[in-house]
Amino acid sequence: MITFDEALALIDSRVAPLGCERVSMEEAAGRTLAVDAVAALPSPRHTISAMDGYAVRLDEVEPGVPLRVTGEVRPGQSAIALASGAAVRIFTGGVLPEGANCVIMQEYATRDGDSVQFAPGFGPARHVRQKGSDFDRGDVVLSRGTKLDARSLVAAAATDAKHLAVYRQPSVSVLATGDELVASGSAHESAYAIPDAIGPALGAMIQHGGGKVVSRGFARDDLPALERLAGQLAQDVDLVVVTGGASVGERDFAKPMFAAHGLELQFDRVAMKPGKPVWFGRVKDCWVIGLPGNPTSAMVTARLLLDPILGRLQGATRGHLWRSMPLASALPATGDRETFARARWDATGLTVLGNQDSGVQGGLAKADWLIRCPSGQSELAGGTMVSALQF
Ligand SMILES: Nc1nc2c(c(=O)[nH]1)N[C@H]1C(S)=C(S)[C@@H](COP(=O)(O)OP(=O)(O)OC[C@H]3O[C@@H](n4cnc5c(N)ncnc54)[C@H](O)[C@@H]3O)O[C@H]1N2
Ligand code: MOO
Repeated sequence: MITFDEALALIDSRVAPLGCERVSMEEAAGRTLAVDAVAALPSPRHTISAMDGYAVRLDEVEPGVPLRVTGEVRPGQSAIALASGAAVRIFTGGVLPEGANCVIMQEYATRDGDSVQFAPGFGPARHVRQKGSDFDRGDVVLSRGTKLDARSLVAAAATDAKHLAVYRQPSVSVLATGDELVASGSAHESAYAIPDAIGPALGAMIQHGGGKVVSRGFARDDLPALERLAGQLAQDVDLVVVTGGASVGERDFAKPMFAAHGLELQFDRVAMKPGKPVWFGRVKDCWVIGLPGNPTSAMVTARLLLDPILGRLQGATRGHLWRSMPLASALPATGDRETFARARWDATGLTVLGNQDSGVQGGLAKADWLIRCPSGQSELAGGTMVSALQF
């Protein structure tokens, strides 16, 4: 059995990015840049005003002494010049007139026809944004491997790019296995059925991770039927996520169903709690990850191992962002497996959830952080700093 770090290292070394494609700015959200985004324009494009007010030469301004207003400049209008002893009416984003070195906010101005005078106290800020002070033409504004979230899209669009080169989006199929599973909404119709609680959640997680869920369903523990399905899925998509049937029972068919198609296992079982039965393999050009059926185990292994697989397929260069955070409550001692405790964050720190069973479904909604606990760690008191990952 390998460690969690070894499993991550295997994913890093074996999963290569898919090809790339060009997409419009509208299609780019959630995708990962395959080529650096280089600015075609500086930002700001010109030296501009940061306020609505009057552009002046600072050494010509005396509080209470009027200046002549000789022009007006709004954003998008061409530059004008500032004559000596004059002021120019200017709006936020307007190009600073040549000769001006300061904008006085209109709250300090008293306008009377063509003249303006200023009340004391308008300085010392000059309210001017210099051309290129944010980035210059030719600067790399976003580097390859950046995931295009809303903030990065501001930077991407500000480069004046029409299209962006991004990695291809992985196509993913999600298959929940188990005779007991039915779609949520119909379990009450039979005495021993339970709702598939993992499939919809994985669909959401995969979408959030940049994948395209092309099929999602569940199947009974019938090996010949599962083998046929496995062959089809492995042909159709870049990644299959199969849940349940990962353990050692003779009706645990998640691996056997792919074995018939030449499954090459990359790892099988990881020394982690929850999630020990997780496995990862490849069938020809398709990656397959098998998550344990216990809902908490499935979601923890998805966050810790499926997310990095999706990231690697899309050329992500950044791994998990572990943060050092304080405990608000005691953290129980860890056994012989590295443990990822489910916890809730509030202003006082991380509170470890009372029910750490891997079958928990209801409590998952409260667990917004995972605390990384090395194997053999003794109990930690509240206030201790721990390493945690947003869940
Ligand atoms: N003898 C051993 N038994 C088990 C071991 C072991 O090492 N030796 N490992 C345990 C661990 S750890 C886990 S985790 C589970 C994983 O089992 P499977 O992946 O085979 O999962 P199933 O048996 O199919 O299901 C486990 C549990 O979860 C429920 N389930 C499954 N899928 C869903 C779903 N989509 N939505 C909601 N609930 C689901 C299922 O009904 C079972 O209750 O094995 C231990 N056993
Ligand atoms: O290790 Mo299993 O994933 O606890 O329930």
